[in-house]
Amino acid sequence: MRSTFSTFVSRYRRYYIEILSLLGNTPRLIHLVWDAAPGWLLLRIAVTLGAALVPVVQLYISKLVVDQVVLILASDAPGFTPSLIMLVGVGFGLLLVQEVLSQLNRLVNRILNDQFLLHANVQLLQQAMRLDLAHYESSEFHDVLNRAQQSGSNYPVRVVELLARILGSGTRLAGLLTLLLRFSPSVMLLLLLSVLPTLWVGIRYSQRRFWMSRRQTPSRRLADYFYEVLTDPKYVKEVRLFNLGHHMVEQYRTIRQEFNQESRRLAQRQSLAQLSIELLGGVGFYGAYGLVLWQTIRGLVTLGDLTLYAGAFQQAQSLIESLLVSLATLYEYNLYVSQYFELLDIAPEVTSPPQPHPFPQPMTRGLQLRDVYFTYPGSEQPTLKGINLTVAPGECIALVGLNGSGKTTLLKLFTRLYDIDRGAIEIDDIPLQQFSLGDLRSQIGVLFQDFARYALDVQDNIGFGNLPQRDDMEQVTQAADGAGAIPVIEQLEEGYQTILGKMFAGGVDLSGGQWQKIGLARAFMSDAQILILDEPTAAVDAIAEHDLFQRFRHLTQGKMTFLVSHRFSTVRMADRIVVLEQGKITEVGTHDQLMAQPGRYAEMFELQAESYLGKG
Ligand SMILES: Nc1ncnc2c1ncn2[C@@H]1O[C@H](COP(=O)(O)OP(=O)(O)OP(=O)(O)O)[C@@H](O)[C@H]1O
Repeated sequence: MRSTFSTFVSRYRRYYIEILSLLGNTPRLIHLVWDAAPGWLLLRIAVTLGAALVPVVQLYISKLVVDQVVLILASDAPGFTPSLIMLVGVGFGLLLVQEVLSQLNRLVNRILNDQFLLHANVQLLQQAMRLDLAHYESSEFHDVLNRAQQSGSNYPVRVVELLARILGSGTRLAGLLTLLLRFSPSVMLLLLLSVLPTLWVGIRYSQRRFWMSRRQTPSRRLADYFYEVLTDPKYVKEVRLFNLGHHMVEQYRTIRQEFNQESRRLAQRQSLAQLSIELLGGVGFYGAYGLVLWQTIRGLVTLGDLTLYAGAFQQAQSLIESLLVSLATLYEYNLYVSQYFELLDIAPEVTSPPQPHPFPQPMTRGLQLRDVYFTYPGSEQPTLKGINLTVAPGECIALVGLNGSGKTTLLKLFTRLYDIDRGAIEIDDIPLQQFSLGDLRSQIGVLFQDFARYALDVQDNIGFGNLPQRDDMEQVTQAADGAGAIPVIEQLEEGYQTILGKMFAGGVDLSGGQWQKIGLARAFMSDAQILILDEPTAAVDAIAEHDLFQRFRHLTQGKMTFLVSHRFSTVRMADRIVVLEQGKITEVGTHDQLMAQPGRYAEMFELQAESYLGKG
């Protein structure tokens, strides 16, 4: 018995704490609304309070009217009295005020919601921007992001609307209860008790719905993924050629059908529970009503009072009920809003120091890597193991190695897309972590293997490499020229203003090699001291590669350049070649030095040369 009791207590204590902690998001949310539109928030509160009090005053006026009519009927010469006319006039005035307030409420609500939604979404985007690359590579983070996107897009606004409704109903209820208190506190208690179960059922089912939706996140993301594959132009060709459409639609349908069934079962159970408590509420209301009727018949209250109390009971009962439903819904929405804050609360690990060191202009000693170790989050084994390397300013280094040997990973560390586990990466003897991220990254021009293809115009696609200079057409053209992209741009009807990709109206798609030239131009756009080119010529034709090769020295002059390539014709352009094998540097030297020794480089070079020449 004792243990049953303590289980009961601990269970409900848990709910109580949960409710409190989740309603705890409400002040934070109000703070967010205040940040978004303080003036509109204040106006919304004022209008809500005004609109809530008018019906209470109206009810009281109708009581006065009835009492006046009873008096007039009892008089010798029944007719309109000035006080009756005045009361009717006030009633009419209140009606007008109510109309104005209700329209104003709608207007202010819309404006406040729009402003707040924008603010909440911008907060979410800014947070998404601050987070580390590592976050984007974890599926747990994508679950959080997906839930935050779903919750963040409308739940914060819904909570604010609900709070306004609760404020309005609460104020109106307080007014009505003040009127009712004059009658009988025990009737009020009866009223309250009859509606309390509504809150209990509401909260119970809110919780169930929320946990159901949260549990469904991974499957929902999978269903969304099938949806995306079936509708995204990137996949259209393969989906048709491999005949994947039917299979994927079925997968999508199965997942969503399971969701629907779960949701239906829950809704059925809630309806049954709701029906029972509605009946209980009805009993409470008619009990209170009967009590007032009995008192009126006994002459204890006036006919006006009967009108007042009957109206006040009815209004109070439905208000309490809707207030409790609103509270339960507030709890549910708060659960969703907590998912929005869950994303906002993730702290990035790769951050700028509080007092950053200015980046050396120009670098004098260059880049040093000392015994660098790096392990990808979630991996057991380090990808880079004890890397030591010194690179002088203006030097061009080619990184070569088999697939997966760690070349791209090393480049990601220079830009602090990840932080190292052990060792140090320094520029002029200053650790990378001591520069501000913005300063460091503005000093590095990059072209990654999987470079972005923005569905925007050519000017943006190149200018994004140096945003402040985006409108400097001379610099944009120079960068395009460096990358050999001028002929590509000249054949486009709108030149630099041509939208690339097929996502927007008038967009023109480019070939893989043409896109790569645009990406390369973006890397050349920056006046950074370090240039990182990961497979810059993988997709370009032999003539374009040769052309780039001719101008490469000039283009990278004075810049510390890192070049990753599997094409040895490109690799040869470097001052020094670094060979990586399974996360370790195994050879370093010029092309001639490495060819003179029987190592991995000479082996790979000869294999490629033989295959070109058709030997072997
Ligand atoms: N985001 C990641 N999370 C976990 N492991 C990763 C991640 N990216 C790469 N790896 C692993 O790190 C190793 C090195 O990858 P990296 O991309 O640096 O190789 P690479 O030398 O550039 O290869 P390639 O020549 O194919 O481009 C690989 O084993 C790869 O599986």
